[in-house]
Amino acid sequence: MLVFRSVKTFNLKPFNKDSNRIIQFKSIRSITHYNNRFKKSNKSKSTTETVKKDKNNNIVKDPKHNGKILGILGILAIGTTFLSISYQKNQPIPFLEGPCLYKMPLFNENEVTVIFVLGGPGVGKGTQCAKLVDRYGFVHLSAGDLLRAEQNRDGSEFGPLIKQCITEGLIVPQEVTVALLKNAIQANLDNGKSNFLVDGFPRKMDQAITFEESLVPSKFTLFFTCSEAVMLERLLERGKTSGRIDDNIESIKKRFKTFEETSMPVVEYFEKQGKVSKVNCETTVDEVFSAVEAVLKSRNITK
Ligand SMILES: Nc1ncnc2c1ncn2[C@@H]1O[C@H](COP(=O)(O)OP(=O)(O)O)[C@@H](O)[C@H]1O
Ligand SMILES: O=c1ccn([C@@H]2O[C@H](COP(=O)(O)OP(=O)(O)O)[C@@H](O)[C@H]2O)c(=O)[nH]1
Repeated sequence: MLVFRSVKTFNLKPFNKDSNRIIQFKSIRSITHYNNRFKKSNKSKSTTETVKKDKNNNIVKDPKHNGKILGILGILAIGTTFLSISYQKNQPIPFLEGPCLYKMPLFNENEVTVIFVLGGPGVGKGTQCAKLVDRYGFVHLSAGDLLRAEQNRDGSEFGPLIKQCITEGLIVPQEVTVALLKNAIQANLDNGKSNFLVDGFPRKMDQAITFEESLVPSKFTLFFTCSEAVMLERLLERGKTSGRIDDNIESIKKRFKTFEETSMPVVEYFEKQGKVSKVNCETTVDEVFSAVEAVLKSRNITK
């Protein structure tokens, strides 16, 4: 079960209604903690409090006592702040079937081969991955397919979020996608399969860094290129039968924008590390595949 921890702050008046101070709490827990402590200290105080009166018999507050209250409030405020900070530094997000973010890569890069397959929407990533599976026995992990399956899974709490992101051409929060990929990689490793084409991922810098730091570094990125005009034509054609909610002109335009603005920086990031091989996809499927095979050889993935 995934829990998104909200990092909201709550600006509330404390339990002491006389106070005009606003205290910023980092969590509901720290509010409750604060209020309970305050109730207790108020209760014990009332049994020992002596009412002071001035010459005209008006009740006056004991300045010493006010000082004490302020002192207690100060200590409580500092205490709850430390508590809430340490609470938020706890282990990150338990996810789907277990923890997803690790300090060290979970998988050994000498035992697990991951090739990222990137390129604009409709460029032909899925088509080429299917051929690589047939020819070389890779495991094809399409991030989009994993997200669509999670969206349609009965009881998924992320279904509506995923659907909205896909329709709007936006990137689903990395925690969801990285966890789905982690689970899929683990399941395949358990079945003795360790060569993966991770298709349509990473599409955003945070995903690239989290995946490589917490799961396994990629060997390289197979980057497919094509003009937008050709991709549009292919997507509209695919949309006639794909049943996908995003193969329509409105969503396609948004996907192109996200690709340029959010995903291209990922390609540039890997390119600086010498980890990108480009293949033009405007030729036939078989011609593209020949170029892909040549890349795999040159990268020593196949012989
Ligand atoms: N080289 C190609 N020439 C013509 N059509 C292609 C080519 N590659 C893929 N297609 C078609 O274009 C559409 C999009 O391809 P797909 O592999 O689903 O793209 P992606 O996974 O990048 O979104 C599909 O209908 C596919 O059959
Ligand atoms: O890592 C990913 C991969 C995909 N998506 C979403 O899934 C959609 C479809 O992606 P897919 O790779 O299936 O299709 P493509 O756009 O490449 O044709 C994208 O537009 C995103 O909304 C995402 O959020 N994160």
